[in-house]
Amino acid sequence: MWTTWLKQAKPVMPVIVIDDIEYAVPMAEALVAGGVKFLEITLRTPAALEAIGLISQEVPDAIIGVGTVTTPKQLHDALNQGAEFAVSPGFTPNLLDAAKEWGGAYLPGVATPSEVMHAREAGFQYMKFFPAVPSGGRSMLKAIGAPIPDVKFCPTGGISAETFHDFLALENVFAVGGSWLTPASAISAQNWQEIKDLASQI
Ligand SMILES: O=C(O)C(=O)C[C@H](O)[C@H](O)COP(=O)(O)O
Repeated sequence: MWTTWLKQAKPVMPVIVIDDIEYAVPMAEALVAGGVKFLEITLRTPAALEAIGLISQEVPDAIIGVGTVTTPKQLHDALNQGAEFAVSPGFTPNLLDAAKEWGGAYLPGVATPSEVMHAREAGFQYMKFFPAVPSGGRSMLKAIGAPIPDVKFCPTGGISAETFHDFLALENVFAVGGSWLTPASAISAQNWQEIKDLASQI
């Protein structure tokens, strides 16, 4: 799935917090207009599930995903709203089972070699490396890539407009994630042009 999507989308996953449902569609349209199609809506706010549903109906070019998935129920609720991919900050055996049963694009969160091996053993080859910078950043990813070259990561956590290129340059990085593309100040000011411009710079 990721390979197909990456042919048509910039390898960047904005991590989005929606406080006001009114902002969901214009913000998604701004990102997509800037060429950023992966949208990870975090389940951190009450509006998140409704936002996933709205964007999946009204912004057809978006590849809509759900983030902050910590339970199987959250995964199922988001899939019912139309989420096409799902991301977790970590993983549990129950979550891995639920994601496998679904069979779609799921990124378990990992930060250590043992977690990578555990998730790979469960059948996952694409993972979120979180929290990327506090967990060792690029040097940690390079170190993991030596003994485990077949796993690809989306590092997230502490990545910025200044550093994302350096992460993307690593062989075992397929995309990068972060909140820098959707600053809270731009969203609350409804400054969609700023968000489109940030996305266009990728
Ligand atoms: O909510 C989730 O599911 C998370 O796992 C955490 C987010 O991915 C990071 O908090 C983003 O990090 P920043 O780009 O440093 O803001």
